[in-house]
Amino acid sequence: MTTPFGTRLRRAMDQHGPLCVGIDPHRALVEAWGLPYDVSGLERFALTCVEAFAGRVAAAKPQSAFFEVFGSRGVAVLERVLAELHEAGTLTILDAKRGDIGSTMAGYAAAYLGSEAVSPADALTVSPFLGYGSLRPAVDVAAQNGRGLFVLALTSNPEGASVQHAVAGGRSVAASVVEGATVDNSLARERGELGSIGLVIGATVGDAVARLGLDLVTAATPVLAPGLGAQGGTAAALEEVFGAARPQVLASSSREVLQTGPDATRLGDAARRVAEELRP
Ligand SMILES: O=c1ccn([C@@H]2O[C@H](COP(=O)(O)O)[C@@H](O)[C@H]2O)c(=O)[nH]1
Repeated sequence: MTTPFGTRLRRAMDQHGPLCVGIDPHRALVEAWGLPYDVSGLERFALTCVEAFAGRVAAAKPQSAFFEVFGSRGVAVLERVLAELHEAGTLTILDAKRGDIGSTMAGYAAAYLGSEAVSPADALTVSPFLGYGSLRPAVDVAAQNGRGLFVLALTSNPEGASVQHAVAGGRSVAASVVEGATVDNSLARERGELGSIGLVIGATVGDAVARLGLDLVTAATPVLAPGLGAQGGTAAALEEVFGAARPQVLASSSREVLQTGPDATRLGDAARRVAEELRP
C-alpha cells in the first residue's frame, strides 16, 4: 500500500526541517541571475533550483504560473522539475490553486494526482471557494494514490480576509474549510498521524487563527504557511500565528531563498539555513 502523503510529509519535515522552498521564476529573479527571460533561462533557473534543493529540503513548491507564462514549453520544464525532484526523493507541492465544480475538479485531480498523471505532484494547492464539497474528487484521488492537497483557508495576502473571515451560517468561511479538512483527516488522526488534506494559512495572518477559533491540532492537518521573507513573515511570527499547531506547519519561502542564487551551492546552503532556523 502507498504511504499516505501526510505520513511522508511528517518524515520529511523531521529529517530536513519544516521548510518548503518555492520555485518561482519571476522575471526579475531570472534576470538577476544573469539569465535571459525566455524558455532557456526558465529551464536553467528551474534546474539550478532542483540541483540546489533536491535531497536537502522537506519539499519544493513550483509555482505553476511562472512556467505557464511560456506556454507548452514552459509546462514541459515544469514537468521535468517535478519528475527530477521526485526522482531525488524530495516532496513536490504544485502551487496551481485549482478549483472548479466537482466534475471538472475530477479532471484536475486526474491531471496532477491521478495514477496515470503525466506529471504528478505529491500534493496540489486547491481553492475551496466553490464550496469545500466541490473538492471531493481531488480528496478521493489523492487518498487513492498516497498524495495530498493543500486547501486555501487563510491566505497570506491582505485581500483574503474579506472573503475568508466572512461569516455564513454562524461560522467564518475559513472555519468551514478547516472543518472539511478535519473530517477528511479523521482516519489519520485516529492513527495519531498527520493527515493528507492540508491547509494553506499564511505566516502573515497575525492572530486570525486564534480569533476565528480554528482548532488545527484537532484537525490533524498539515499547514502550508507561505509569506516568509518577502511578504514579511518571520520564524518568530510562526509561533504567534500557530501556537500549539506549530509542529504541523511547513513554512514556505520563495523569493527570500531564490535571491541568493544563481550559485546552486549558495542557494542550497541558504535553504538549509532557513530550514534549521524554522525547527520548532
Ligand atoms: O496564501 C498564499 C498562497 C500561496 N502563495 C504562494 O507562495 C509563494 C510566495 O512567494 P514569496 O516569494 O515567498 O512571497 C508564491 O508562489 C505565492 O503564489 C502565497 O504567497 N500566499
